[in-house]
Amino acid sequence: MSGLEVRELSAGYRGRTVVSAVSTTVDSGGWLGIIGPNGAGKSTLLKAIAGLVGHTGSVLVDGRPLGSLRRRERARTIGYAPQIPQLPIGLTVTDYVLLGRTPHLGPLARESAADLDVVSSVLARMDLTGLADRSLSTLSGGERQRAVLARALAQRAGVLLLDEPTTGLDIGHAQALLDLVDELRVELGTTVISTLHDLTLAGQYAERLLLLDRGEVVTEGAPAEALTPARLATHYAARTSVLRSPDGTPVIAPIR
Ligand SMILES: Nc1ncnc2c1ncn2[C@@H]1O[C@H](COP(=O)(O)OP(=O)(O)OP(=O)(O)O)[C@@H](O)[C@H]1O
Repeated sequence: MSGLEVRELSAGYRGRTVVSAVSTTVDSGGWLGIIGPNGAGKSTLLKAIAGLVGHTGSVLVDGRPLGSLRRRERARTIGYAPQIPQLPIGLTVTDYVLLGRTPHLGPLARESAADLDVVSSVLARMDLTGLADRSLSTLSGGERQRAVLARALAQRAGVLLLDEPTTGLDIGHAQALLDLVDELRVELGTTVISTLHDLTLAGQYAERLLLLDRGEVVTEGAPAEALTPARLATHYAARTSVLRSPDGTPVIAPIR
C-alpha cells in the first residue's frame, strides 16, 4: 500500500523550468492520468517523481520522502517505464523482465521460484510467452514496448510510473496492458501514475486526470470534468466532441 504525495515539484533542464510547482496526491491503489499537449512537461514530471531529473519540491511515498530512501528500497517502492527506453542488446525477453526482480533478490542475488513465477505470469499476461527466449534486438516495436512494460510490472513496486505505456501497441494489446495494470491496482493496491495521449483510454482507466500545459497544472479532476471540448480546444488546439461510452466515461471524438 503506497500513497503518493507530490509537493510543489518544479523541474527542468539547464536552467529552463519545464514543470512548475506541481502538487498532487494519489491514494494508495489510485490511478492518476497525466494529460496535456506535446511538450507540456508530462514526461519530465514523471522523471522528476522517479528521481531521474533534478527538481525542487518533494515526493513522498506513505509520508516518507523518496530522496531519503536507499537505492534498493527506492526500486522496491517506485517502478518507472520510460517512453523511449534504452534496451540492453543481446538479452532475451525473459532475462530482461527478470531484471525487474533485482530489487527483491536475496543476498546471493539468485532469483527464487517466486521471482520466476512473477515473471512467467507477467509474460503470459503481456502475450510474450511465445517470445520469452527471443533476443530483445529481434522484437518489433510493439513487442519491445510490451517487454519494457513487463519488466516494470514484474518489479511489483508499490508505485508504478508509466510514460505513454500504450505507444506502439495495437488497440487489443493496449487494452490488455491497461487491464493488467488495473488488476495490479485492485489486487495489490499498486498506485499508478501514467501519461497517456489517448484521452479516451485515459478517461476509462485513470480515476482522475491532471491536465498539464506549459508545465503548469490547468485542472485536476474526474475524467468527465477534465475532458471538455472547450479545454481540449484551449490547450490542444483540437476540435472534438465528447461522447459517452456505455459506462458513462467520456469518448473523445475528433471532428474534422
Ligand atoms: N533532456 C532534455 N534536455 C533539454 N530539454 C528537454 C529535455 N527533455 C525534454 N526537454 C524539453 O522539456 C519540455 C517538456 O518535455 P517533456 O518531454 O516533458 O514533454 P511531454 O509533455 O512529455 O511531451 P510529449 O507529449 O511530446 O511526449 C519540452 O520543451 C522539451 O523540449
